[in-house]
Amino acid sequence: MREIVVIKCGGSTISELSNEFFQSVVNMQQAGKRPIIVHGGGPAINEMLQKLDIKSEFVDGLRKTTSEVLETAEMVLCGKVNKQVVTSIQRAGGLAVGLSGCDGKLIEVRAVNEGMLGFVGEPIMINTTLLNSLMDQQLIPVIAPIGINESGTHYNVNADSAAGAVAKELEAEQLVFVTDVDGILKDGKCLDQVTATEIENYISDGTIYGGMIPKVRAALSTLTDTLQSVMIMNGKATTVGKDGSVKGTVIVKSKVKAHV
Ligand SMILES: Nc1ncnc2c1ncn2[C@@H]1O[C@H](COP(=O)(O)OP(=O)(O)O)[C@@H](O)[C@H]1O
Ligand SMILES: CC(=O)N[C@@H](CCC(=O)OP(=O)(O)O)C(=O)O
Repeated sequence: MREIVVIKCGGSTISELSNEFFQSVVNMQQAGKRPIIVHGGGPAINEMLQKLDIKSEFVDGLRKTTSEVLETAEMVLCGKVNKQVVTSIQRAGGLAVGLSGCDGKLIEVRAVNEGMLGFVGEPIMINTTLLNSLMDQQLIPVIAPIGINESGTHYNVNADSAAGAVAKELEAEQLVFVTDVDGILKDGKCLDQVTATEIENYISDGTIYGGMIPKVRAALSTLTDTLQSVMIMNGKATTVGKDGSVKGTVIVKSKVKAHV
């Protein structure tokens, strides 16, 4: 079984990702791995909501989603951002297929808390058969985080939690969050490695806040025997190397002892 690498590209950095970055994803595939991209698009959604004069707010990194906000988010994520990412991969010589979580019921969701957040969903099932069949054909899936429930209603899904669910259900060997900071910062310094306990403390004391919360929560819920660490890295400076040698913060269940 070839190694599956799930790469989450944050909306914070998507427009600044270099050709080199997309080239490294294509190289990774040519080297025998199976890359999948899950993308966000928070800033692009904000921009469009502003143009349309629609208000929205966030609760712990999740956007309250009315039907108007959902319609805008779906249009931006699936229509604009998804196709930008597909195009970038194809310019780098790969073949990409753009999908939302509604296509082929790729991401089945349930409402997180309809009363408080509206149409915000959390993934409960991933159509791994569909993803595997695309990857079997040397295609790189590019997933927009809009989900569907069992009765066919669409939901806005945080892209970090969508990426975490895809990585977990596919038993991926790597999950990488590409964002606009070097990793988890504490007192201005990037931490090399953090554990589950440290993360809970950093959320409580406010070191980790806002958009970093869904990322670390998704990372923690994804850690398994197959996927033993999750990486958060900056999309501006680095590329995802074939050998996985990139700088950032590594999230682990508990401290890994250094080899002597
Ligand atoms: N401890 C932390 N270290 C780094 N970034 C943090 C931390 N806590 C909160 N953040 C915020 O999280 C942001 C990244 O999340 P987000 O804006 O949702 O990006 P993305 O679009 O890549 O998912 C950073 O730009 C920063 O403002
Ligand atoms: C429910 C929820 O918050 N959905 C997100 C989906 C996009 C996203 O997650 O984008 P980033 O990766 O850029 O943050 C939103 O509406 O902004």
